[in-house]
Amino acid sequence: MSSLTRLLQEKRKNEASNSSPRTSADTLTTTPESHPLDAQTRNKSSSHIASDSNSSNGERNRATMPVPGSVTTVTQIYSEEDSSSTAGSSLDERNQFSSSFLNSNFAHTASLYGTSAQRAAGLSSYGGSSLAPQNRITSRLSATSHTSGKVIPSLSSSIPYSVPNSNKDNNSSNSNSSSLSSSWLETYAGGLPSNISAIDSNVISSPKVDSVEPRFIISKQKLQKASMDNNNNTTATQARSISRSGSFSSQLGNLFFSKNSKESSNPNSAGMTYPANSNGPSTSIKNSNVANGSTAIPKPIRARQSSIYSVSRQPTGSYTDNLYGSPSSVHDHLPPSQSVPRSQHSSIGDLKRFFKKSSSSNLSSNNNNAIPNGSPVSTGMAVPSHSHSSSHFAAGNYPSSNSYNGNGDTIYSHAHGSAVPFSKRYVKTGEDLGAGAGGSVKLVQRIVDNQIFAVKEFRTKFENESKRDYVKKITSEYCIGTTLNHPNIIETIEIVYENDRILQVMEYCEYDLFAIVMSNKMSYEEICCCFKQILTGVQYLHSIGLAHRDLKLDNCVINEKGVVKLIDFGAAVVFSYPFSKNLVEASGIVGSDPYLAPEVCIFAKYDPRPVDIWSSAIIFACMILKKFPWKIPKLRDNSFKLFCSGRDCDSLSSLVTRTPDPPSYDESHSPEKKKSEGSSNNVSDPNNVNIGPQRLLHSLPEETQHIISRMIDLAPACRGNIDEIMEDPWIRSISMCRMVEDGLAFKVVEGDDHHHTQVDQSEAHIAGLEKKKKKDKQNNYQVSV
Ligand SMILES: Nc1ncnc2c1ncn2[C@@H]1O[C@H](COP(=O)(O)OP(=O)(O)OP(=O)(O)O)[C@@H](O)[C@H]1O
Repeated sequence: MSSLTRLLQEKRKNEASNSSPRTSADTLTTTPESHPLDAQTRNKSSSHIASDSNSSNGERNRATMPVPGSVTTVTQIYSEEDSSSTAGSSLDERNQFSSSFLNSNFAHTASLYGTSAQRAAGLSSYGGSSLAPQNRITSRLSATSHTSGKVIPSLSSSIPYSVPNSNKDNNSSNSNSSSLSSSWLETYAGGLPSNISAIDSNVISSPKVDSVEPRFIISKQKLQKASMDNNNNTTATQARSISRSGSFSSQLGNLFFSKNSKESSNPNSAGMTYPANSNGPSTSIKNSNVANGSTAIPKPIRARQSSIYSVSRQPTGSYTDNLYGSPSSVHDHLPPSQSVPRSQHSSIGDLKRFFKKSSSSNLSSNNNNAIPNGSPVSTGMAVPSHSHSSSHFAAGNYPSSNSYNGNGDTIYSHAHGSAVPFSKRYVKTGEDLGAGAGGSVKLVQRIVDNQIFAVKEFRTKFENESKRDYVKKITSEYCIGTTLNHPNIIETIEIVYENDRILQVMEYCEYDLFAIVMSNKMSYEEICCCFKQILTGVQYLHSIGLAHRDLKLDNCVINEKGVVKLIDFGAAVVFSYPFSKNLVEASGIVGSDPYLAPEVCIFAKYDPRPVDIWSSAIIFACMILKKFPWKIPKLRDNSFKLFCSGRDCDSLSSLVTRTPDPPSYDESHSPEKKKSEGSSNNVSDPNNVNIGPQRLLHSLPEETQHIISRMIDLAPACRGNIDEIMEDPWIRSISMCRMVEDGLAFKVVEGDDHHHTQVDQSEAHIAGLEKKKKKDKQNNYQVSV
């Protein structure tokens, strides 16, 4: 029996015998006399809790790992730590995170991040009034916590999900979930909201392998040879074996590592010193720009962690120095002590299926015309064939793609002249744009036409990280990056492997949305425009079966024409494969704390789409409020606890596993009622704006409240899906800047009620903000001394 099931059974037992006292730790509400919200919002979760026989016995990615063998599900409900939070903070009390809260958070971080802890130790007063870009503890979580063989539930074993193109009549019968879903359907037939249908099955991610046996290692030359000899019968067997054993990851892995090992004795291939832009321990500073008493958004402590992202922004080594002739020094590897947890997300197996393996002709050297639309041709993969996405992918915006070319450096490209080495085609220019756990991003200029691009250099492999894991992480990110094609998604121009570095050349956007928000100059209409553009990008992603999972201000960039683009697909996952109605649940606590959806912290597996929806709503709230509503969606966070309070549920898990109410005739949403409900000053009144969803909603413009409340529904099954959100009257009414086709090119049609804020380039990117902050800090120090 899963913890969740046990929890809910206990809850029912408690409800049956009123005499049994409730433990304080089990209680969400801050006042014992809390009134139920209303009769309609009853908790039906218990009626839909499945036996967890369908839940995987897999590992659990979990933030709170220090206790070996601990049950990692819904622990926050019972945790001492959670219950120790004091009630009473409000959104305006953002600076008042208790020291125990900060300590507990630090402990959490320290236990997770290894070396990140040192950085975390430097964080002070996370909670609110400071702009602290370097507070980005950038470890991406997907650390796998072993759970002593205890069954860990997936959210779908408790609630039903919808999947893209799913239809309620079409349920497979291949899993326990199906039977759960059917009974659920029978119960609520006809009364289902549009975003709910039965889940067909859980697809468990591919098994993990710690290392690659030498016999599976295929050199790059071998791969090329196999490609060229593809039509030759004598090498057919070899080619087949390559495509069989050579998943995308292993092919690329072999490419990287055969080259790596070959060049290890070559002094020219040594990595170079990375510019010292690391984010040292920091204290928060006050952002003087923030008006009206509102405070700046502190940079979040990063929650995600995976092999590629498992440490914070550690300088690794710079391709730029290497490529542009700076003196060399090698420090490709992190300290041996650096632990590299394994990740379960973005498995290459998943990606392979997603990109739908194409015919072996993709391995042919003459494949420029074979694969349309910028698919990673050298990988033997084709673009996904989701019906929704066909228009995007069929658009054929990419002129051509190069496979491994003569010099073997360009892995993927639709840039002209990519046969010439990267270092001869681009020159570094300007300041660094940013550095994260996944790598560092620099500005380069293409020599041939002086066009500016952003280049992400992926981090090098950690010493104790398996090649397979490393390659898996890298490939998943750029696989996705090279496949996406939408105005609100950053465009990948090419992927290059050179001097032991993997470089992703992207279109450059002049500003980080974070920086624009922090300028405090955005108009409301401009915020709405950015929000709608983000949603448009999310809609595209979801339509093709991908979820981003790390949506946040920092992962949105904006160009000078006001077009917002989503970046950083290092945490993205496939949730649906072409022509499949199965939902592939995601796993792991992946994302950044303040933007995390609550279910991510509770369940081993979850539908990643509502997670994106939640994060998008938090982005909107941040843009409006210039601060985070809470630090982390756990009950130990007082602000979040208050947000969860005042509902007719006594545990967070019950709230998160709620399913939508069937439509009710007498359900009243009349504005009058809402108004009278909202005006309560009674702390035990669930309509009090200091607790419950109103706590956040009341500080947002009225017209936004309905859809934002749908987006931050604690229960993912009740959360609005992206299509519903786009249909919201307020969202529809937003005048959004957008790209439209203009002959062969695109032009931007600006929204008619706003202009997009521009800031000085020195503060346009997070790296610039960090630099400025450091400088300010030094100045302050000098003044005080
Ligand atoms: N195409 C781009 N145009 C402009 N700036 C960019 C671009 N891509 C990335 N950046 C800048 O570089 C920063 C880091 O990029 P990215 O998030 O992809 O790296 P990361 O290593 O995955 O970081 P993190 O660990 O924060 O996820 C961004 O926050 C942004 O400031």
